[in-house]
Amino acid sequence: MRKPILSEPLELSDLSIYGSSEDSKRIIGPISLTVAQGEWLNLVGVNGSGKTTLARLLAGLTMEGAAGEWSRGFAGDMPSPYVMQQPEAQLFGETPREEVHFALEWLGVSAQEIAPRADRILQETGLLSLTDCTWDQLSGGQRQLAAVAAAAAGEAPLIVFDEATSMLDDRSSRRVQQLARSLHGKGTAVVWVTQRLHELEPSARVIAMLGGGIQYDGRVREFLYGDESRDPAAGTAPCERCGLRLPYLAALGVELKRLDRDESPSPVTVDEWRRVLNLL
Ligand SMILES: Nc1ncnc2c1ncn2[C@@H]1O[C@H](COP(=O)(O)OP(=O)(O)OP(=O)(O)O)[C@@H](O)[C@H]1O
Repeated sequence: MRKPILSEPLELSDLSIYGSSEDSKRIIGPISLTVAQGEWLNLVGVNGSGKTTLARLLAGLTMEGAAGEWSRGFAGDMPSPYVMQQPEAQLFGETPREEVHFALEWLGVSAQEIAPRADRILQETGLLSLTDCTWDQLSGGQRQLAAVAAAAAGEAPLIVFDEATSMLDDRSSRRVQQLARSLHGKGTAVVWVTQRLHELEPSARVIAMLGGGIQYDGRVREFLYGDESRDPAAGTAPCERCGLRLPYLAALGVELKRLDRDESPSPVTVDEWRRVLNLL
């Protein structure tokens, strides 16, 4: 692999991943895509569509069975932090403090820097008062926040969240998403894997996987509502073609269009929804 050049995108070119079984079945691919420095990428798809395989590839964790070309660009040669569905699967320490300390030690941060850096990240994640609690004293959401804190501690240029909220209640889910947004606001590229379309970052790009390939790569509005310059009766929206159900709000947007209650582009952002709801 080439030496990373900081502003270069992460690039996959005709990349496929083959399984290790005797028939060497192709799991995903061939896939070509680029992720820019600081980008937020929503990655969606039904069960078994290949999201996790692609997400692990983007994180630099899966290269076994890979054929094709890739360059990690701004993300560098080190694997990127990867937050999984179940925090228990990725926690090494006994407490949030230990977890973040381990992450920083592993990255080679000097001993005198570790404690202040760990305290800062634990403060940001809201875990400072729980920092010495053992996992059995914490909720699933708090354990997931500890996993996010450890992932964020190294200030990596890219973090992958693989269905990181799917086991959490709404409050914890929102907290994890807020933390991801805050990291993104500081320049970290985020790959946000989800099957919950209400979690899509509305102004970001979305890639939808189906059968191991990219079925859609574009903006959220077109993904949910289809190409609005065409006759709405022309066909289903890309998200439905990928086997995913429209989230409640988008279904409401479709209904408002059908009733001619809204002339402007179908709403996806908070401000657009405010405008539409004020019109009703
Ligand atoms: N190492 C492997 N060898 C063979 N098949 C695999 C391997 N890893 C994954 N698969 C298969 O490849 C397909 C894609 O799996 P992947 O986990 O990437 O999908 P996913 O969209 O993340 O699904 P889920 O949402 O259920 O986690 C699945 O059918 C899976 O069973």
